[in-house]
Amino acid sequence: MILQMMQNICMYFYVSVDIYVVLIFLLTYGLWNLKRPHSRFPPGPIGIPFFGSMFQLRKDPEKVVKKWSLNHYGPVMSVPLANQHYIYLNTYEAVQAAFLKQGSKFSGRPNMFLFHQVSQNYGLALKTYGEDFKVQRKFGNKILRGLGFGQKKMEDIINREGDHFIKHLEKYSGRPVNIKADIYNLTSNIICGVALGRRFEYDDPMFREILFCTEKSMGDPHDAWKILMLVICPKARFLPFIRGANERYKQNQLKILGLMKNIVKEHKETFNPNCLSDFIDAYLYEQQHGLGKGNNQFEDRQLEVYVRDLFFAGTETSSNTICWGLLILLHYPEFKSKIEEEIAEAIGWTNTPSVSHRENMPFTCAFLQELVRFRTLTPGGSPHCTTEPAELFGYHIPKGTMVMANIWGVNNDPSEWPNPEVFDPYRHINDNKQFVHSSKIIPFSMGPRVCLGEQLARMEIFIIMVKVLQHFKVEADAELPSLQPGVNSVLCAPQSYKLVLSPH
Ligand code: HEM
Repeated sequence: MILQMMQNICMYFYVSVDIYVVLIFLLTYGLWNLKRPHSRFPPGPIGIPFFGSMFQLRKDPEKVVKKWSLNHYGPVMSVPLANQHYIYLNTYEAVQAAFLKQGSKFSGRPNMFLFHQVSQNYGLALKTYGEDFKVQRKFGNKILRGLGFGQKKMEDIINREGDHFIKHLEKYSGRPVNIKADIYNLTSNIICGVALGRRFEYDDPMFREILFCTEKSMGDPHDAWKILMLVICPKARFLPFIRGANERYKQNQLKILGLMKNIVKEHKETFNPNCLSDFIDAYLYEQQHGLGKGNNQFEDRQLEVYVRDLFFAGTETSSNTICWGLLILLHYPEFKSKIEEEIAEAIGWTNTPSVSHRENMPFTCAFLQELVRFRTLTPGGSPHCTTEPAELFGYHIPKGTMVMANIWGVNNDPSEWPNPEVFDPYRHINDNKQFVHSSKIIPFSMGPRVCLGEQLARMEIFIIMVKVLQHFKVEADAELPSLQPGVNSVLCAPQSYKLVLSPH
């Protein structure tokens, strides 16, 4: 009996010792991860072991970080998240000093398991910064920033799609409708026109499948926080309740890539070097006759992921901006009337809009600039990482550190934009009633990784907003919908709302 008791006590003691050792190890490891990586590392909150400041940032992280930056830590600060320190750049000057003036040091992309498991280092948006990236980016700039198949061609694609869209909307005439899905179809078809050289009927099963997978990968509300966990802490994929979200993300991505592969294959079969009508054609030409000749940088897999990137990056961003634009018009009918006056004078009610009309539409330009300031679509931009050690604002940032541009924080900086929470296009109009372009609003980020589709996005937002106003009186239903953003993991999208479109 006594022997038995002694044995139990020993067992208990040994088990307890094991547990204590494990606990002490975990605590030391957790505290070790919170240790700042360098004595001159930017300041920031300390956080708690294993989680850092994750709990404080679970809602509107960019707003919280901007507040910390204004109240305590200054424009360049650090935030511990899971087991790493992130740098946040909170003012225009800080983003400019890093992304623009030291572009080659601050334009890396972290190797994030979630994305890399499908696309490896192909495509553009997630590609490691280096010579290969620069070659691909240069080609993309040539095509999408106007020099490839020309600004006119892009305008034609947007106008053609815009006409389909307007025709589609006519059927809703006079009754309250939520047109979010229709706008999504529109912007997807614009990217399809530019990248794939084709448009899809809105009910085409292939199109519906691409859209379904894109939408699910970008922001399935059920998986949103799990996806965020996977981005911040890839090892979370081994947790049983997270594994499913990773698998769903992967399957959706593989489906999109499969479709892109088929479309590239079709292009190759009918390729004519004398008639390049879309991004894939231009790429195939480069593969055979240009930069890709004699090297494998322009291989098919690279093209498939590149086109996927365009589709992914260019659909929801533009569609949500247009959704915000129409919602804001409901709230400010006086601004809508001013834009309508400019349409009447500069374009007319039946002529086709062109970006060249912007010159004579200062208020419309001011409205659109205020739109992308007031509702910043990608509040935290895309994660960057340092490719080598860097000095910034007197701080030392080691190689491989995660760096985020707080784009929301820049666009809502009270020292630049007094009362930033107020929507006021007149901020961008000078005493001579001219539009003043501001480089200090950075919805598309800046530097070597600035949004590749910026020109295209600006063109489509302008042309589509004008087209809708040319054809319809845009009015609110009985109740004015909320201007507060809805819930989404990466993008700041409006809550779903209804409006009434009736012909003029
Ligand atoms: C209102 C619409 C849009 C907004 C607000 C937006 C914003 C952004 C932002 C903030 C980034 C991250 C830049 C960085 O890493 O610092 C980005 C990257 C990118 N965007 Fe856009 N974007 C829009 C539309 C588009 C469109 C229409 C396309 C397609 C043609 C596109 C293609 C891309 C690509 C390919 C990248 C990755 C660039 C790289 O890593 O080098 N975007 N965008």
